[in-house]
Amino acid sequence: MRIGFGFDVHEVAPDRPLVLGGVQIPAEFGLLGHSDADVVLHAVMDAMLGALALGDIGQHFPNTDSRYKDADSYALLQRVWTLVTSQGYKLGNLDVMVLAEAPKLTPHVGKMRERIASACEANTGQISVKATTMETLGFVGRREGIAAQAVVLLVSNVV
Ligand SMILES: Nc1ccn([C@@H]2O[C@H](COP(=O)(O)O)[C@@H](O)[C@H]2O)c(=O)n1
Ligand SMILES: C[C@@]1(CO)OP(=O)(O)OP(=O)(O)OC[C@H]1O
Repeated sequence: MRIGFGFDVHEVAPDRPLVLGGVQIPAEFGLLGHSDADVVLHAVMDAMLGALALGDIGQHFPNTDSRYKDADSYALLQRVWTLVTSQGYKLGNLDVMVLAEAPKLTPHVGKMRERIASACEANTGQISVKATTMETLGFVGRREGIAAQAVVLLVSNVV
């Protein structure tokens, strides 16, 4: 078994879509990034890469590479998952915490879990997505950014 941890932050910006966990969320703002800035999937990918000591997403998908301009992070997660399975691992479980003052994310959590489960050949019972505000404190509390943390357990296919 291998455990991994991921963390990411993106700045809030008007006139950008808000994509979290592979789901487009209705909101009056989105997140700035070279890619679609899906902070949830970025934390998830870093947790998976970390679990197998395979570097981080910036090494796999550099933000200086025009191929990743406005990239769909869900497609990047599919590529990371291919890498994980090629190393002989499957998902044990994944737990994500999203730090966002707004919008209310609970109504969208089910869809995020389904999307992530689908990318990782898992069922939704293996995927947890939770949200918290920062009670108006700090950059998240001031609605300047959204952050996400993820922890993943990968299980070897070899018995
Ligand atoms: N963006 C968010 C943040 C929180 N929630 C839900 O509200 C609950 C209370 O949040 P606190 O920060 O006051 O602890 C939290 O447990 C989530 O269920 C949310 O949906 N979207
Ligand atoms: C996936 C990438 C690709 O540019 O997305 P970005 O939007 O730049 O996001 P960040 O989390 O700063 O770095 C990861 C990058 O590899």
